[in-house]
Amino acid sequence: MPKLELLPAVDVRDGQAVRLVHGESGSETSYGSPLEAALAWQSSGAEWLHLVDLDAAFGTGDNRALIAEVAGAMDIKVELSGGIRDDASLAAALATGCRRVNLGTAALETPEWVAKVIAEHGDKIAVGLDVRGTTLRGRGWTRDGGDLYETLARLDSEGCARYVVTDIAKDGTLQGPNLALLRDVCAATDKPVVASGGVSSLADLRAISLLVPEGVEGAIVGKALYAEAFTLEEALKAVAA
Ligand SMILES: O=C(O)c1ccccc1NCC(=O)[C@H](O)[C@H](O)COP(=O)(O)O
Repeated sequence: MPKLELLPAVDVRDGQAVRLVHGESGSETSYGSPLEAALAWQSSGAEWLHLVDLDAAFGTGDNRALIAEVAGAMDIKVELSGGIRDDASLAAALATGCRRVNLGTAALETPEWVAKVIAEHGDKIAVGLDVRGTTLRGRGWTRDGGDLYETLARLDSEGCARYVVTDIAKDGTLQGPNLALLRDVCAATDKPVVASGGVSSLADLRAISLLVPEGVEGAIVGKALYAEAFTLEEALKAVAA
């Protein structure tokens, strides 16, 4: 059985690595330099970095130069998220050398454009399915954007390669992942799913690992690492077993 991939998160707001609660603007706790955080995860053995430009996601500016600097400094694979909604922002994201980008709002608001870039870029494009209940949220998770399963069926039919699934109610809360949601999404698609939001313990990671046969490929871990609930080395060991 393939092992669960772990993606430590670096979310950037106003030049700082931060954690939010429920993805809400204004709920930030700051953790200093994004580059230092990313290099720390890399030297701890990460194979992936989940890098988010929160200002671009919220429409409060962007951290494009810093994001490019961080992505450029990585020897590991980078998944880039936040505010990638048109040709210019997609080109800037891909120019960082990231392995893939994560589209959110665009999949809800400009589906034709998303279908076009999926056709052009294949598995360099993932779509973030960020939900409250089964309602998708866009614009930095601030606006409703349709039904999860209708959108998933549409994206599947367009050849979307992968989904990053976040239960917003869990994100940044250390309350554990929404395993039922992950199972339901895996049952609705043959494409790999990356779990995001709420991981609080090594037991949570082991529970997500049990969903690998159902289609979960990876797990994004943010707050738990910054809060030192466990180390990345411990997490990598836990999912390798
Ligand atoms: O990814 C986005 O585009 C985004 C937009 C608006 C608010 C938050 C956003 N992402 C947050 C993350 O991807 C978190 O890093 C991730 O869900 C980790 O959550 P946790 O382990 O609960 O800290």
